Amino acid sequence: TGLSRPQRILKAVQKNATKGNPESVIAAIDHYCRHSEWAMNVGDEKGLILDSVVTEVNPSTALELGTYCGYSTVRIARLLSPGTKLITLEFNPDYAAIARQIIAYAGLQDKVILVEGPSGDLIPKMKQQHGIKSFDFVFLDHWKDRYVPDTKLLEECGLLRKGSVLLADNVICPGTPEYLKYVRNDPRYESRYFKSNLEYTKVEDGLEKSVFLG
Ligand SMILES: Cc1cc(C(=O)N2CCN(C)CC2)sc1-c1cc(O)c2nc[nH]c(=O)c2c1
Ligand SMILES: [Mg+2]
Repeated sequence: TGLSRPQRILKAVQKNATKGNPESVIAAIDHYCRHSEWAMNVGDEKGLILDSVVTEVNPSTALELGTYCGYSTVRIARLLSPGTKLITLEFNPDYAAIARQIIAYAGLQDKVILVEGPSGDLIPKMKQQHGIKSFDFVFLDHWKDRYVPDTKLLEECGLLRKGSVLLADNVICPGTPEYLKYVRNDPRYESRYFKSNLEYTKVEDGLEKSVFLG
């Protein structure tokens, strides 16, 4: 039945972006998803907020939950200092296969470790598999019902330290009410909401930035 949506996004990148140029890969995906077909990338508007938080944190270790086609992976990895790695977890193998190609097209494969599998199983392996002591930055963008359990798992595995920054997508649309309650009511977190719009639409959505106080 023809190409999948992620395959069509990859084709748009190969057609319209310049190899090794992350900005052109980001622009090609945004143009395609705004003018041809919507897709669940964090997008250009929320992407600017993501960029500003990543730049502010300047993480030595970063984790992304939910890769999809690798759009936010490219946004984050292009801003990392040399020698810094972004670990991104993706449950869906078809998404992971497209993401690998888009990340490579942007020339960022040496800064990204893409791991396929359920986040709940992979998070407890981070220390032993990737020599991670703790994460300076975590981008939550996978499945709304996993935001709270995976945050608790990161705490329990000792993967958060004083000052670790969690940034969560889609806290309004599709919405993560349980997660907002969790980080806003727990005194160990200092939370702030960045109001924006659902990617490529006028529907409200936003990002919640939560600093772990330890
Ligand atoms: C799949 C989907 C549909 C949405 C919506 O309201 N729609 C109405 C408006 N039309 C245009 C699009 C569709 S929002 C959304 C979505 C958006 C993300 O950023 C996501 N990020 C991570 N994981 C997700 O499952 C995820 C889902
Ligand atoms: Mg999202």
